[in-house]
Amino acid sequence: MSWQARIDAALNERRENHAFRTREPNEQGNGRWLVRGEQRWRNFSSNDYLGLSQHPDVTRAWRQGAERYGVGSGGSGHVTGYHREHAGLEAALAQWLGFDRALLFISGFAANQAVISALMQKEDRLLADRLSHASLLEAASLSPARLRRFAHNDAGALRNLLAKPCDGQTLVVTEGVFSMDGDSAPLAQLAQASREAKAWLMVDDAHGIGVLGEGGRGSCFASQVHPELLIVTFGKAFGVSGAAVLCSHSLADYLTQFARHLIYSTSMPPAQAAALHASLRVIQQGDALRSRLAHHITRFRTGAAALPLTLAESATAIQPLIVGDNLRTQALAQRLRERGCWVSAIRPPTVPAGTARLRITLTAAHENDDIDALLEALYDACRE
Ligand SMILES: Cc1ncc(COP(=O)(O)O)c(C=O)c1O
Repeated sequence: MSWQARIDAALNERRENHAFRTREPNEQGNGRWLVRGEQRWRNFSSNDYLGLSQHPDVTRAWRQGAERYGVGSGGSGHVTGYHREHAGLEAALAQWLGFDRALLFISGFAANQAVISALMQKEDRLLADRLSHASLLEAASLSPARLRRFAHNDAGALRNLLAKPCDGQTLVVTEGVFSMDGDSAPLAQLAQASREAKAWLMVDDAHGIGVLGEGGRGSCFASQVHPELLIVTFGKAFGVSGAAVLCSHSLADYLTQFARHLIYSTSMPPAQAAALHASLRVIQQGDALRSRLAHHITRFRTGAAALPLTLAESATAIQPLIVGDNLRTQALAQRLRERGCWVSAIRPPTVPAGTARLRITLTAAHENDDIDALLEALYDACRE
């Protein structure tokens, strides 16, 4: 098959499955409102859970950082791109989360790829929750190690896999809060099973950091679990972008030698690190924002209980409504837009076949009115 025929076949398959993706530019897409041209919608698709992307302390820190240091880092951290703003943020994150060290990456995707590819060897195995994020599963399948996926949030299934012999080392991988389901991993049980089998545990807490646990320290802190590797990302509750890997001194030294996404990539701008440090301070003092979010979650779940859709078992800002069929999910999302609410239709392959859903995200930037308007729009859209 020629290149063109191969590409055309893949595109046609997506179209036939009603899973063809497109992107539309916005004027504003992170906050309470999604603005596009003359139109605006109440935004229930943003991961900016605490509304920090527009917090004055954070935007000011970025602006002042850009004025002081310029807008780019100038290179990889291994050359001249490691600034005292990066070092200061790494130290603050490590202290806050109780790890020896933190290493900054330009994205969560890069951090997950880097860690897995630097650590895993041919004789090793990776045991990952079946619903782990694409960045984890892709890194795992690209690595020379054997990948086995265990049933979602099932510590018993993990134990069964751990009981099987392995010549090398085992890395257990899970998310703290699952990005498409909003449910939390049974971290204490997964950590115990891993410890007993002398496996290491890696937790990607992209959706838990900043929102869960005392002071927003995330899922692991809330479960009193200290994994060997904790990945936190900054595109969600931090309201910015980037990521950090939290680990021991020796593992940080190892990743500094072997994590290719760190070595061969331009580091984040120092101004961004300054903005992230400001965001961290807001998160540390952010109990009022977290309670506001918790209040919205309760209001939404109470109101949505009688909808003719399956409300996922989630206590977090991610509140999916499982629809099943791709076309129906898209039609519902469209009807919600016609009623002023922007909700994403998530379809396979992002989620398992037959579980297309409306992925609703609630944030501290919402008002009570927004939640009520969403509920009204959902009841209307389901009746149509
Ligand atoms: C669980 C999880 N891990 C990693 C990522 C990737 O992080 P980033 O957006 O910083 O690349 C995401 C989503 O963006 C995610 O949901």
